[in-house]
Amino acid sequence: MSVPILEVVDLHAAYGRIEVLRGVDLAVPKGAVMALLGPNGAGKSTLVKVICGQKAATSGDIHLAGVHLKGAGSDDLARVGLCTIPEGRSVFPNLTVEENLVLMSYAGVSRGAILDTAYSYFPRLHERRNQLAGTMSGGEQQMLAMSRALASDPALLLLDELSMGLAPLIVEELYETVARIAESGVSILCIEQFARTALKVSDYAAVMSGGRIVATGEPGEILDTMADVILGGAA
Ligand SMILES: Nc1ncnc2c1ncn2[C@@H]1O[C@H](COP(=O)(O)OP(=O)(O)OP(=O)(O)O)[C@@H](O)[C@H]1O
Repeated sequence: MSVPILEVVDLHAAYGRIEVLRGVDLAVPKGAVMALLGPNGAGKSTLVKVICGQKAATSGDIHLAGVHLKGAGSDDLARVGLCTIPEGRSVFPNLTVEENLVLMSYAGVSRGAILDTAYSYFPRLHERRNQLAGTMSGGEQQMLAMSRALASDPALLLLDELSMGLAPLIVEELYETVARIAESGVSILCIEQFARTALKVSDYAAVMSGGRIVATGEPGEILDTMADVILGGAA
């Protein structure tokens, strides 16, 4: 593996007295797509929340491009290039597609550059640029959420259940775009219940179970050795 963009070391976190992250060690190589897989309740979403500063860790360390992140505020995280699309997406339903996008120009990137990037990855957003975001399909809203995230020119994109509530065909299409985004140099960590779909576009996979990373490796290797753990639900 090349130099990690994200490094998580012996991370612990709890809800009340129940420890949910029990010593997570994870390295996401720079420029790679890594799938984070594992059964329900393994702690995947909690790990993302701690990385994004939405939940405090009890102990351990997180580094992004060598910068210590633990306890950093959302502005600090954006400055070092961490961007997340939370489970459930995040678009303004009463604004049009284009208004949702240009709102991101506060991040210092020009309005034109934001629109060019969004429409080149997702031509459908261009066709629907004047439509209210709340009236678009789930897949189109996910495209918009991804475009909004790309507007901040992230070093690492965290995707939590991109496929939530979407039909398999649109999920395939979104993951093809994830692969193209990665080719542009953005590192990506994606949590996904459709393990096979995520593995198709991933360079590496990590498997989480019981609050720990129990395996990491290349997709084929993980499918061969961890199928019972990662294909327990949807495939
Ligand atoms: N706000 C909360 N309060 C108490 N317990 C929680 C809370 N959020 C999550 N948990 C518990 O923490 C454990 C890990 O949950 P988490 O959502 O991180 O797992 P996950 O691997 O993302 O699962 P899923 O794939 O089902 O989303 C579970 O046992 C869950 O019930």
